[in-house]
Amino acid sequence: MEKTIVCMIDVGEEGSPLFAAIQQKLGDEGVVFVRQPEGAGIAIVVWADKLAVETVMDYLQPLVLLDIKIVLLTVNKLLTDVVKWQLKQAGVHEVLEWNKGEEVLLHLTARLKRWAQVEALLSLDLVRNNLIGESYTWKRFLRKVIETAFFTSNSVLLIGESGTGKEMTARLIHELDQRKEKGNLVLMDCTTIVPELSGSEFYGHEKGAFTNAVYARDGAFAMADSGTLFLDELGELALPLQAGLLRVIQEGMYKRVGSNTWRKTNFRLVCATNRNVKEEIVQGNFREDLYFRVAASVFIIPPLRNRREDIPELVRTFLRQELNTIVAPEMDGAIMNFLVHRDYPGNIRELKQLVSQIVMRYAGQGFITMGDMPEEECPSPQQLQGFTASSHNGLHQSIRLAIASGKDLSRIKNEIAHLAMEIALEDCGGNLKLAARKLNVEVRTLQYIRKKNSSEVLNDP
Ligand SMILES: Nc1ncnc2c1ncn2[C@@H]1O[C@H](COP(=O)(O)OP(=O)(O)OP(=O)(O)O)[C@@H](O)[C@H]1O
Repeated sequence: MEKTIVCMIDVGEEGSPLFAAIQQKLGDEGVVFVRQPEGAGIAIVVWADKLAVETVMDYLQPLVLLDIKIVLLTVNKLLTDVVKWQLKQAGVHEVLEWNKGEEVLLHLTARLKRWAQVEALLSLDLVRNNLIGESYTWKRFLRKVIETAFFTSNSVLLIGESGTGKEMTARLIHELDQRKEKGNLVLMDCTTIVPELSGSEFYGHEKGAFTNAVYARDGAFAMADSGTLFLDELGELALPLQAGLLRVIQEGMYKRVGSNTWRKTNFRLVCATNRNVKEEIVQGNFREDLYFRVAASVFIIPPLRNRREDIPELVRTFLRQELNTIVAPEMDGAIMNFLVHRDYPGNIRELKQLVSQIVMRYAGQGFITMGDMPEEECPSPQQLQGFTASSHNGLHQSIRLAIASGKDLSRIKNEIAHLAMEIALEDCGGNLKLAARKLNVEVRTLQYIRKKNSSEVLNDP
């Protein structure tokens, strides 16, 4: 079972009896403690009785910036409803009153376990190798999707622009679905459904039900039974079909075209759209009652422009896929910089196509250079200016966050060095010699880092 790792922080006096009591209880439940919140991703913040809420909020801000999950534990008598909502708005995930009895401990340990499970799922090869991205925005989206897919059988509505990965996300939801004897994933694109054939497509038909119905045939509702039905471009579904779909979802029963026999079906519905469905409801193009059925969980899939920091890894992944190699060839920095800053109206699909065009020109050896770029892919003078201005923004931002969270210069230097080593190792497919050569360091330095990283979480008291 996943180990629950947390960082406990006391915002009151050091070593308060409350802090010690909570730590003792959680320790008994098998929770492991580390010193730095980034190492755990979860901080349990113990709020001493006398501290003002503003002081606590100031204290929490760096943790929020670092995307740390925060549980605030308190016996504070000032904890009014208003304060609880303020804390939630400020980014606190959980506010618990320790003096409310045993229930609180049970609730807290269950919550911690759930988070640990979601983190473990997030690091599965199934997720990491298919839905590439390590950015805050992307992982935040994935965590929500994973939690719904794994722990519920809710219907899901994925809203996002073209090429952002809606179909891939639907596939992941199906893979993570925990139903026993799970059925198939059935994909239907609502833009390609011909009205005259739609009945058969969804419900199936009996032999002789209409001209050309030479054989009886199952439709999507039957094929998705005990599995998942993915309806792509849901916004395009005609109103009569919306009514039919609603009935099947509500009753779990349908009839094949040309049959009087009711058949049962039970599937998880995942829908995707790039339209504003709520607006479509107002316009009378989409049924509100259907919306509430298909949208038990709604997730907005981020466009690529909101997670540009994922572009280098996406590029390397597509290069490896296209070239069928373990390690992607190095790329001229100017090209990668251009790829990171270019516009992608077609999102990841467009990036993938561009990489494919680069690979077509690549002669198969050495760096990817300017010669491999398609001629029409040339940045305008304005774009060039933008590149220079923003090329260090990501690093600036990270360092700002590190300073905000109280790290000193030597710690920041260390972390940047560690990160560079981790990235080099990752880029070289874990090959120590290659990574060491790239960074001009000894192999044993990388070996040390690797060992330290794997034992840090367990040993840090
Ligand atoms: N996170 C990701 N990691 C790797 N590849 C991805 C990711 N997201 C999408 N892709 C790739 O981008 C392409 C488009 O993905 P997908 O078909 O899932 O997008 P979509 O949002 O369903 O598109 P559309 O709106 O056009 O139906 C696919 O080739 C897919 O492999």
